[in-house]
Amino acid sequence: MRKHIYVAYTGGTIGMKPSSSGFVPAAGYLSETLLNMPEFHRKEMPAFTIHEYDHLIDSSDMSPADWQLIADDIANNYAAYDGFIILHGTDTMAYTSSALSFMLEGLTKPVIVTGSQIPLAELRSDGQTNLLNALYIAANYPIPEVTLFFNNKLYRGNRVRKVDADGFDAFDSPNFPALLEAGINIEVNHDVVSVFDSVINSVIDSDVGSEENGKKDSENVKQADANNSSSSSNLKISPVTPQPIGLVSLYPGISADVVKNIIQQPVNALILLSYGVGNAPQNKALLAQLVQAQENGVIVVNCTQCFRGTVNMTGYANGHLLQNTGLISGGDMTPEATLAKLHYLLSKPELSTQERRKLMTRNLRGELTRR
Ligand SMILES: NC(=O)C[C@H](N)C(=O)O
Repeated sequence: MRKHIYVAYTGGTIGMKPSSSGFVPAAGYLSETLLNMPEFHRKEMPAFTIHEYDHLIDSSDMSPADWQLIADDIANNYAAYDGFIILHGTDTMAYTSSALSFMLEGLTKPVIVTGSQIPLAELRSDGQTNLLNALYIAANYPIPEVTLFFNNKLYRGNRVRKVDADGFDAFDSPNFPALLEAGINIEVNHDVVSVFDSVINSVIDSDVGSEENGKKDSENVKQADANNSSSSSNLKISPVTPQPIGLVSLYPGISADVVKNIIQQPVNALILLSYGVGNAPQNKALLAQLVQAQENGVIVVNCTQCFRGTVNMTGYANGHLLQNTGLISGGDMTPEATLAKLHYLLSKPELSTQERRKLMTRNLRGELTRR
């Protein structure tokens, strides 16, 4: 039977129109453009239904309320469609794909986020290839997790970063291989396509505080795989609410006062973008601020400001000093995934700070493979 894919258009360049102040999203424009593109209606293509959101936005206007809107929209239409495509602006696409990966638990159908750098209706648009391939892949190579398709590659949604402001190869997944490449042949990377659904529930219910975390995580993944082989829907949505999270990138000469100001109430978490494998200056006042923040209940996560690689605070004396403040290693998580994961965990009122800290170091959705 012909598959039927649900396409949610949230805004972003792909459906934008030129205006006197630059490109803007325009209601009805994307659907109208697609109607006049015969390749989307060929018999090899799946059927699709487009739902344009009432308020189309440039993705720089995205907020956690919009992540929630998208997650709820998927949940409300989950039973009726074979897969989901979220058309989204590229600027904050990596944040949304990360957030959705945590919010949607127990996926058995693909959710692909995509968009373009040039509007679909313009000459030389990359929107046509991105959307056409995303539809085709959702129907024929359904990988049941939140992914991002761009420039012929399908990535895990919580491993991506926008890496080019104006090139077509706008996304990369620095610490995890692409799940699929669409060349002359469509090649699925079976070695890395695995499913992490349902893991979080088991982790939260039974695993916080356990010393046998590694073993239990792998049991949970096996359980998730078993769940996944059945077509029954186990989809659960975890709501997220906006969270005051500080994000600071270290730079030579940064003063303790800068950090102090960033961690003032009501900030409940801080992502520290440190140097290299997780190093910071031996600045006593700065380190004391980090200790103080954590005593005040702020969750501090150390991510590297390098594009690629893993935080390892045992490599250098300077990293050790940072580790001694009690902060958490972000391992190989991207800052986008770290921010989304913090939103997800901080939005669960049943968790204590200690449990949230612990879960930050666990691989919940394939977002963290080296720590
Ligand atoms: N290429 C794009 O989609 C950029 C646009 N500003 C957006 O993120 O909505």
